[in-house]
Amino acid sequence: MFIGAQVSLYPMTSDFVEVIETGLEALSPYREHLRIETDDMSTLMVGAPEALIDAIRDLFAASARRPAHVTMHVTLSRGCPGEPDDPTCRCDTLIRSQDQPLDARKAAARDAVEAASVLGVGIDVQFSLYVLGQSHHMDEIYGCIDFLKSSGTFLRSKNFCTRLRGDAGAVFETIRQAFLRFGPAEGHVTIDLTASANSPSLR
Ligand SMILES: Cc1ncc(C[n+]2csc(CCO)c2C)c(N)n1
Repeated sequence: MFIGAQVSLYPMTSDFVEVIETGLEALSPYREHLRIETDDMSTLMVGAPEALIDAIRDLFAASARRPAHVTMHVTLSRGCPGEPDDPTCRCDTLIRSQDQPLDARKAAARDAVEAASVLGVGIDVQFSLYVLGQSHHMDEIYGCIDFLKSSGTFLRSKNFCTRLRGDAGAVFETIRQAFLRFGPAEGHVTIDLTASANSPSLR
C-alpha cells in the first residue's frame, strides 16, 4: 500500500513566502514519521494516514492562524496500483474496516469525528471522494455522503463535491474518515480537496 498527498498552500498576501514557511514549520514534528519533500509547486507527504492527515491539518491551521486569506489544494491517494508498496503506510483502520458493512463504517466514522481534537481555527473545505476501478463505486460514495451529512461538519452538497465547515480538528478528521472508511480497503481511492480560511467573502 502507498498512501500520500501533494499539498500546495496559496496565501492571498504579498508576504506569501512567510505564510508558506510558517505552514511548513508546523510539519517539523511529522518529519520523523513521514517522507516530506517540498519543491516550487507543492509538498509531497507519504506515510500512514494518522500522521499524514494530522500533518496536513497542522500545516493549514498554522497558516490560517495568520490574518491573511489562505487556500490549500490537496490531492490525497491510497492504493494507487502504479506506486511501490511502502510499509510505513500501513494503516490499522483500513485493515480493520475491510469486512465491515457500510452502516458500521458510517458509525465508526462519526465516532472518530466526535472525538477529534479542537484546534480553535475555523476553516472551510470542499472535497470530492473518488473510488477508482470499481463497478459499484456509487454505493460507497452515497455511503460516504450519508456519513458527511451527520458528521457535524457538513455545510452543503454542491455539484461534484461536498462543502464542510468547522474547526480544523473536526474538519480534517471528517476528511480522514471519508478517505479511509469508504471504498475498498485494498482499492485505489483519491480525494481532491480545497481548503479556505480568512476569506473576506465571509466577513
Ligand atoms: C505546502 C506548499 N509547499 C510548497 C509550495 C510551493 N512554494 C510556492 S512559494 C514557496 C516558498 C518560496 O520558495 C513554495 C515552497 C507551496 N505553495 N505550498
